[in-house]
Amino acid sequence: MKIYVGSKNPTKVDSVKRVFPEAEVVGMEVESKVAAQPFSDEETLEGAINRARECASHHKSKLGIGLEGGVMEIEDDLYLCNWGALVDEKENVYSASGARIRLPDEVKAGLEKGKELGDVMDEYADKHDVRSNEGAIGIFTNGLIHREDMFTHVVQLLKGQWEFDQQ
Ligand SMILES: O=P(O)(O)OP(=O)(O)OP(=O)(O)OC[C@H]1O[C@@H](n2cnc3c(O)ncnc32)[C@H](O)[C@@H]1O
Ligand SMILES: [Mg+2]
Repeated sequence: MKIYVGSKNPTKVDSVKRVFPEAEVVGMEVESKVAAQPFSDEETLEGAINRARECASHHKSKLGIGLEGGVMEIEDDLYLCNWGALVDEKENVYSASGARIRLPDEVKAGLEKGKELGDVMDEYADKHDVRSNEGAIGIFTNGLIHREDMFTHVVQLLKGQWEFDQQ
């Protein structure tokens, strides 16, 4: 089985490999067709679905998976939010979201200036390419939950829903 994932970010591609160990998993650059930094659940989910649709329509793809990171507001607080979508060869769309944590005010201020979370996190943690490694969730959980673990849970939710419908 061949699965295309709409990203080359290793945290995303490797999470799909973990959940579908028997599949041939290929990461490809696709357009999310939303802002580089989504600012709501709706926009983040839309980005995930757009990525999954493009992957599913790719030649010889059985499943397309899109994973999108963003932030969303609850009252005055900003939360990390992540969404995933799986599109199969019949064009069925499955979706699921990931764990969310509140972001500190300093990070919120950086995002409100129009910066991307990945760049804000590199500055905040004084590290390079946090987005492709532990992620914001890894930094703020003291390394307990890495970005790949969080996406693994999302992909398990997608796979389980899709398998349920295959019975
Ligand atoms: O190559 P792609 O697949 O686009 O991977 P990405 O790291 O840019 O990830 P997203 O587009 O899904 O995320 C949207 C923005 O939020 C950032 N982001 C989301 N979650 C993050 C996290 O846990 N840690 C660091 N940056 C994160 C990311 O770097 C982008 O600026
Ligand atoms: Mg991106």
